[in-house]
Amino acid sequence: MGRRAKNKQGPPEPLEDTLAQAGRHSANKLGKRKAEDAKEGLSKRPAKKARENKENPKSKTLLGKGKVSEKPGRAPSKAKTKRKEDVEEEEGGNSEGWEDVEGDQDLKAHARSLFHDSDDDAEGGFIGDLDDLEMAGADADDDDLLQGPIRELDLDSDDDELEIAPARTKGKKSKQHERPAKIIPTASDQSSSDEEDEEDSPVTFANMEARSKAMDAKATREAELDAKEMREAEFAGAEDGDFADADVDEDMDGEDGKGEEAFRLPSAEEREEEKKNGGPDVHTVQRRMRECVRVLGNFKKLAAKGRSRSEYVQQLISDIASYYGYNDFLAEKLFQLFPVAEAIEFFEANEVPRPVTIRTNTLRTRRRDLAQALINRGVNLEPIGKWTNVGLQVFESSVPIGATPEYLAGHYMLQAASSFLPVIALSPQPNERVLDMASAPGGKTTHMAALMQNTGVVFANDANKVRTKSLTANIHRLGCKNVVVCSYDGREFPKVIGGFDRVLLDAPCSGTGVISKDASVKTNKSERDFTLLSHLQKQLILCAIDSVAPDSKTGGYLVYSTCSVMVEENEAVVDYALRKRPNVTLVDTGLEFGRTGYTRYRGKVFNEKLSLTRRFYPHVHNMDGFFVAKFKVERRTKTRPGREDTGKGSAEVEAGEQKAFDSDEDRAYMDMAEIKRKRMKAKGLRVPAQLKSKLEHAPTVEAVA
Ligand SMILES: C[S@@+](CC[C@H](N)C(=O)[O-])C[C@H]1O[C@@H](n2cnc3c(N)ncnc32)[C@H](O)[C@@H]1O
Repeated sequence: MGRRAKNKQGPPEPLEDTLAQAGRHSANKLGKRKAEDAKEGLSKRPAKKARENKENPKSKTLLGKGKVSEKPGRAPSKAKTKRKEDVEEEEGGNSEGWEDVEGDQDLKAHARSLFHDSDDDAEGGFIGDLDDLEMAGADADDDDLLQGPIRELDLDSDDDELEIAPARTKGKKSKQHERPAKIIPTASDQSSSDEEDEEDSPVTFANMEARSKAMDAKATREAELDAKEMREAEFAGAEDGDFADADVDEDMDGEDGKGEEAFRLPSAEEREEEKKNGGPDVHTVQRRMRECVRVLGNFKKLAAKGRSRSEYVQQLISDIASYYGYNDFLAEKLFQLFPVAEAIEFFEANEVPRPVTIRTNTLRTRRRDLAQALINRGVNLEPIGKWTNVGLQVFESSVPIGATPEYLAGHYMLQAASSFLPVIALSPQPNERVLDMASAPGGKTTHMAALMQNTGVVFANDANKVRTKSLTANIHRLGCKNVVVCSYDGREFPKVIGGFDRVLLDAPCSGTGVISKDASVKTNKSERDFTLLSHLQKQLILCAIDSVAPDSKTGGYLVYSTCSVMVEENEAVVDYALRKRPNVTLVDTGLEFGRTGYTRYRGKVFNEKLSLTRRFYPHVHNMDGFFVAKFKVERRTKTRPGREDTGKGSAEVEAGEQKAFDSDEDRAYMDMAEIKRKRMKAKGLRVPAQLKSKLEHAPTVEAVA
């Protein structure tokens, strides 16, 4: 089903409606795909899988009709733990990606287990610290946030750059030897009848580009095929509803269902009892999830008499939380973002590592030269896709990709594909003055420096001084000569310095887009974290806007990005900025793919221009969850006296007049004294007694990226 959901984001609906919508999808088909995943050990291009599934209708899966056996549970978490240990962190960056090279068995076990039954009890969920948070007046509601400034945030965050020395691979089979999915199939301009034959031939430098295009084209065709199948299936379902009935019969009567009792949703009491007894076994959870998805897909017809939709939803969320190891709060929050069956795809995608990608540093080399050099060292790679001319996706390597001579010489950056996107959107030009407001460890800074061909100046700022060390190291390694590193709280801009042609705010965030890299997010985020982060992001975005020179001859742009999929950290922040700064407008990001941002979400209505923002998802684009918005900043103008900010997006303003900002509301976000107090504390300076009481109640939030 995930493929069907691709490119098809409707406005999110209330949960009930969402579930009704899911009814149009076939749960068992989703399951079949999973079975194939499991069989193959690693994700392949999704569109291809759809075909394989068709050819192998007997696949056995959790969400499909399927007897499940083999190793169950959460092998994924095991695999991840092992990988984390295996890789070495370099220059303060995060370990990621090349951990795949080892632990082949773990990953295969994980893939097998995703939708297969087992009697092996699951490994426990991830353990993470719940931050001790306190913020006077903090509430999920936007307006309540304005009651007071955020007190204190732990500014440490993980990186989306993959600054690692990959696992030693010699003599070991890479987990990636089963070629992972290409990133975002976007091209549709190439078609070759013999491409199937060519697919098995080795990738060489000579055929690399052509192969990549052919794969993109093929994936697009397959996605179209899937979409067609989906439409047909929906049509068939709408016609007589037999689709779902057939599943029921097969489930209960077919060979897969032999010996299984008919499914019955437990009552609230039974669930309580189950919890008391240590929770259900994995087999039960798997089966229940499969059944709940199926019933919610055609509720009217399949629901047991007297049972409500919300009972099924609650059961499903609770099972998702236990099966994938999330806390209930986050499981529900993420679940709400998607139609039911697609939500499962999202959770599944978080269990699989994203492709390893590198960015060519054009200050030192050209992509073709780099590719050739790495191919000569036994690295199997391809260009990422049409949308970037500097990215390479690494499929397999017999050498550690974070320690090759080319790496050490700064010819490339190990960098997640998603983190190319904000820089592409910002598009800094030679000779400009650019601010990277939250820049460590510098993946995007160094990318910008390269696009500017080492001219002009990039101010690379990060509030976390420790992290600026890895930033500086990367700047040196990659030969960037136009970068100034500084360490201020972003909220001190533009007082520190302003008037930039372009500003990038790659904001500290919850990291809900990078759960496959950092599983601790599954359990260490609470409602309050999102409130606090959203609050900080709102403060930062106003400062970022005010740091842009509206009169810039070449620019006047701000890009806001996060590696979070949460609406509070994305659309809500952008909408807030539009309301508070009527001199800014959203413009097209220039990115060729990505789903459009929400203009409505669970009762909230955002500025309709939010449709210009872009969302990226692991299960759709095979890259980290990411959000990108681009603003054009104009000169400030003033509303006529008496004209009110409507609160519905940018207020109407009259050219030539100075806009009076809503200073009361801004004050809460822009309390510089408070920011200074926090800085003093962070630097270990003595805070005057009268300020202490405030700080003692300061909350902390762990922000990752
Ligand atoms: C998403 S990461 C940045 C990744 C970086 N842009 C890159 O591409 O390598 C977010 C960064 O924001 C920093 N940060 C957190 N709070 C900040 C603040 N108030 N002002 C400036 N930087 C902050 C964190 O230290 C972290 O390095």
